[in-house]
Amino acid sequence: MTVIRVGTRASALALAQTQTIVNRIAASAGVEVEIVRVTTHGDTSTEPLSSLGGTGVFASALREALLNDECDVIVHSFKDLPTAPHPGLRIGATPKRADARDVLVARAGFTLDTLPEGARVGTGSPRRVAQLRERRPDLTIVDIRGNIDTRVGRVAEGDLDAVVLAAAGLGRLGRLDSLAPEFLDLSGWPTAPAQGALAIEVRDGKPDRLLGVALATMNHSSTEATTTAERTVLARLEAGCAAPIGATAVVDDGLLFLTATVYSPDGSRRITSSHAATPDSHSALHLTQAALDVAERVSIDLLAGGAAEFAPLKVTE
Ligand SMILES: NCc1[nH]cc(CCC(=O)O)c1CC(=O)O
Repeated sequence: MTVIRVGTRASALALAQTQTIVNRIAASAGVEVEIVRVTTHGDTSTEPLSSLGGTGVFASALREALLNDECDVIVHSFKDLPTAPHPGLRIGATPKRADARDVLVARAGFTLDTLPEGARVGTGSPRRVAQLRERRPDLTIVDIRGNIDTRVGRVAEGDLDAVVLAAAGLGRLGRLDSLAPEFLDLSGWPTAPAQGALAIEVRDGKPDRLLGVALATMNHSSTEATTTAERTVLARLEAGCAAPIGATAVVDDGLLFLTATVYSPDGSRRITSSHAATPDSHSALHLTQAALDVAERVSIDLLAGGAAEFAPLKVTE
């Protein structure tokens, strides 16, 4: 029996998403799966996200465990993963993405449009702050941290009127049905690059044969292409995961379509660019090439339109 050790953060969300991956690996013939819990600074700190050193606060402890051979694969929320490749590691698989949308969880069935004037809305994400300010300049935005239960709890307790969260996170915790939130359409409310997707990271080099088979089976080529397109814009703009950027790529009927928006922090300015490419075929290689092409064209537009002048794009890692 080959034992595959899966490293994960210990939060409820991380454990839920790791479990879906564990189940898929365990379905492969001849392998046994073990879960290795790793505690990260991002989990234990209550400081604002921006003061923790930008991107990678969640990823680095996991990566250390992988490099130290304490586990064989690690599972990341893809949107929390810095775009710079990590020496000695590579992304071994990108499974099929869940819902990429944000949702508004509000008290008393309010929606973004019907929230009372001056209502208190919680988020810790600069992108969501900019989007909220653009759409509803009258709202009082409250900087919040903490896991999904904590954030939703602040609405239930009456401390906040609403919070904005990723649909995928609530979905993985089985909370979408009971909360019945408002889904914010991607066309008007683009979300973080790779939101809703997971990335399976492995050590560089040839994996164990059975691990290789499991990774290949799990990979979803459209998700690989769309997340590559979205994250390439982030990399090209030298932006971190906390930058006010929304990006949405889809593969539809053989066409790869990417749109990205950069916001000023106060929501008063924005620039959007969209491009599409037709991959020569459905092969993963052509899809990836198309993803890089559209990302390049979108990035050039955004920079030419002055995105770097009105948005804080250089976030150090
Ligand atoms: N920023 C934290 C984070 N990282 C990943 C998710 C869950 C959604 C996903 O996997 O994309 C969340 C919660 C949220 O943004 O509400």
